[in-house]
Amino acid sequence: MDKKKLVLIGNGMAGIRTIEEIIKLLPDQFEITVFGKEPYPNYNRIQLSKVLQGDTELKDITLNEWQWYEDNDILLYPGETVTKIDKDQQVVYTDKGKETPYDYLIIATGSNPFMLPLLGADKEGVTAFRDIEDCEKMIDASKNYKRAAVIGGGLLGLEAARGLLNLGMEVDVIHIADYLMERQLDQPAGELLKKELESQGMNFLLEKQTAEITGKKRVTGLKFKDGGWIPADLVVMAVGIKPNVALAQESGIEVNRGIVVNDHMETNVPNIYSVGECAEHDQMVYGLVAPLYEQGQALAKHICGMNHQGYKGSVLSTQLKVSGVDVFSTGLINETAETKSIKVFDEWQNTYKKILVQDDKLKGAVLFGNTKEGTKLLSLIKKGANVEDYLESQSAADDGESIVASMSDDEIICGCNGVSKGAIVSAIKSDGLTSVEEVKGATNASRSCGTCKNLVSDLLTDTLGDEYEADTKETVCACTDLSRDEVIAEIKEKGLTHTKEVMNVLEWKTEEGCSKCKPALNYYLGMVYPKEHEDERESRFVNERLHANIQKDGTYSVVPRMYGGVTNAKDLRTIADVAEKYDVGMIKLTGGQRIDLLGVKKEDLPDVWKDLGMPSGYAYGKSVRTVKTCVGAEFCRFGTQDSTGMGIQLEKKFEGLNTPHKVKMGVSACPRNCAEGGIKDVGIVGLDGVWEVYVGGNGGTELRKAELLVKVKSQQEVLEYTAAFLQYYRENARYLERSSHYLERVGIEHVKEVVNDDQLRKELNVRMDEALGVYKEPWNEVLESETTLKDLYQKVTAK
Ligand SMILES: Cc1cc2nc3c(=O)[nH]c(=O)nc-3n(C[C@H](O)[C@H](O)[C@H](O)COP(=O)(O)OP(=O)(O)OC[C@H]3O[C@@H](n4cnc5c(N)ncnc54)[C@H](O)[C@@H]3O)c2cc1C
Ligand SMILES: NC(=O)c1ccc[n+]([C@@H]2O[C@H](COP(=O)([O-])OP(=O)(O)OC[C@H]3O[C@@H](n4cnc5c(N)ncnc54)[C@H](O)[C@@H]3O)[C@@H](O)[C@H]2O)c1
Ligand code: SF4
Ligand code: FES
Repeated sequence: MDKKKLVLIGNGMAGIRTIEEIIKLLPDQFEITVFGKEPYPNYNRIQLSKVLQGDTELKDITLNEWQWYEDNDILLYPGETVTKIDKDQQVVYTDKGKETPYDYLIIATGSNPFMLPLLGADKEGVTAFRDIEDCEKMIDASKNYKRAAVIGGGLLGLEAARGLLNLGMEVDVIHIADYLMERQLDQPAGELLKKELESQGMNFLLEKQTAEITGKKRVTGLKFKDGGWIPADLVVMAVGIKPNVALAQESGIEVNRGIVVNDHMETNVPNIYSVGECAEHDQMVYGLVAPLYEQGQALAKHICGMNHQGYKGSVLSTQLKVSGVDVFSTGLINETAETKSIKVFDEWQNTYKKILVQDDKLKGAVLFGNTKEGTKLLSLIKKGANVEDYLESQSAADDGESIVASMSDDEIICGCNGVSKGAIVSAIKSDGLTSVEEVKGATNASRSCGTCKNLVSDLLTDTLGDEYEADTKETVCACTDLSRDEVIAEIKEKGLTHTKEVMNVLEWKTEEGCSKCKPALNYYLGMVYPKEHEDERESRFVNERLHANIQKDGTYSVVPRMYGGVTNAKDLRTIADVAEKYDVGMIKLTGGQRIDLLGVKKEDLPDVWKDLGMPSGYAYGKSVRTVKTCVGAEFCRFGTQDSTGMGIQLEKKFEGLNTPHKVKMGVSACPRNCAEGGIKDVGIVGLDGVWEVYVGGNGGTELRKAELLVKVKSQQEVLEYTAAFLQYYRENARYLERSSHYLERVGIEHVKEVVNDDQLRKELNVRMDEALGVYKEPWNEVLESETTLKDLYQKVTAK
């Protein structure tokens, strides 16, 4: 029997998944030809975000290798575009002059990114984020340019912004709505997300509409409708997508927003089908793979002549792929007159959960901070479960039962690929699978966005028990399989002294490292070899590179050192003169009792420092910041000790000390604790004849009360114990681990044991003195270097 000719236009995720399903159902029944505009085999578009973020490489995102096409007798024409469909003759034509007849034609041309028709949108440096070329363009730009602007605060824009930060760029995200991801989240979740991403270094301009892209040949910035302007060397447009329907429309196929199809993915023209982002089913056009794969499955069954009810539409769920951010939504996201909601906002843990219920049925959910329940909720909503089913599954989880254990066999573990718990468990048992990779190969679970990997891992544990050893080691970042401790041990053993050397010798997976490992390695090297290691400015975060804090509008803030929060008339006069001379936007007193000059232009920074003539207050660094003091015994009637003098001594001693994360201190002269030592990394409280030293407090998003380390008698001992604690923290915490998190992990008793041991305390003090011995005042250092002034601040000499 002659094989039927099956032609696929579009070598992308939806089209090729359909072919895979067809081959599974009826191998060798079709003569398959695939045309793909892009010159690659089918690749995982979803993982482009991970490539940009440095978590994976382009070579690792191929879904179907060239060999797969050969093995399945598929004729692939990569880099070839179909330009015309003759629906009467059943022939397609390409831009390379090829004519190919078909019995069945599948159009899976996907989408085009929506490019805002702005003046200047054709300039060099303006790009979308859709394919490998766009990804490469951004990576190249990051090597030569510093400032990126991403237009669009949706899933794509935020994933792009995270990637550009990882590539060392400063990133502004310009968003039209009043909160992020407004199409996928409700306002509280959108606002929590903004806070979290800001803490990762992203800068947001909300409710902003871009009017023009400025520059001559290459982009120099963005002008807004409200008259504002920001500088940018790279502009990424991520404002949504448009189904790619031109070919179908020109060939006389019915098109609305997408190519109109019925439940069997048939267009209005016989033998022509459409799947993927270009197809419109029941007035819906989808932009996520899970529904597209469901469409592919339905179409495959139809083409193979299997009995099937067809495609009936999908319940969507989304998850942002940015490390350190857990956010999930599915179904309805905003309340209506008919819905009731279950809401939990845990300010302590910074988690938020909202579940929407209508007529007792679960209709939607938004999760922030902890998304473990996401898959379960999606599954229940898809099933049309009622709220009691959900509450029951919750109490099972509260009883310690793992989420996967409480799921029924038909519940979906991998939303992207529609793989159920039952299918995975049966594959684990029948094929003897023992790793997430093997489950992926056998079932497709975790093959797309990868967010279900943890659930697959939990299922392996649940099914295999002790036979399955999950890889729980926390690596420095995705560039290496080594943990922090292993890297430090290697640095010591092999005498490594430069980040590049560490990456080379320890076989880093990326040539340049990423924004996670570069500053971490620079810190570890400085901690291990304080004298020998030369600080690598290029490995530091932008604020530390520039010795000032970047603000929302691209200006900087300057905080001069003011030991113990004490100043004098002369310094205040100087500060006032500088503020006037450089037109400082705002003068603000900080929570740490310092004066903050906000709104300084980058190019003015060196002149501002020179005119101030004061040391840097280090308000931007992963280092000892401020020591807040109360007025103490000299003036306060409750005061028992000289808290101000103690604070000044502490600040002078530890000034500029590099630490895993910022370190704040407070010294009070009685238990009323006006300097708030209870929420500082180091808090000192003076009592009659005694000083109490508290450690590990935090007053930020994760409020934590400091714990008592020791009671001592003299100021000298306060300095000695504080030094021992800080040095131990420096040597043992992970980079970017606050002292509060560190203590949470190791426990106060362990740290007490160490610093109360006379010998160990002495040794820690010796190493601390070594580290303090290399301190150089950074503002002066910059002023003395013509090259730094020129490279970083575009200044030839300070006035
Ligand atoms: C950076 C990024 C991250 C994403 N992350 C996620 C995620 O986490 N989860 C999720 O569910 N979705 C995600 N998506 C969306 C997901 O990638 C898409 O929904 C999916 O790729 C669409 O598949 P498709 O086959 O319809 O289109 P595509 O994958 O775009 O494939 C269409 C192909 O057809 C080709 N083509 C077009 N016209 C012609 C023609 N005339 N002749 C020949 N070839 C043609 C195109 O060049 C393209 O290669 C992400 C998208 C991007 C860009
Ligand atoms: N993790 C994921 O699931 C993931 C990741 C990336 C992309 N995607 C998919 O890729 C597609 C494209 O993503 P997207 O984020 O571009 O689409 P989107 O529609 O989800 O978001 C676009 C955002 O841009 C904003 N916007 C629109 N016009 C604007 C303007 N003029 N200025 C500033 N902001 C503007 C919108 O308010 C919206 O929030 C979507 O289908 C998305 O689902 C998914
Ligand atoms: S902490 Fe005590 S001593 Fe210090 S200012 Fe407050 S009340 Fe006075
Ligand atoms: S949920 Fe995306 S790969 Fe499984």
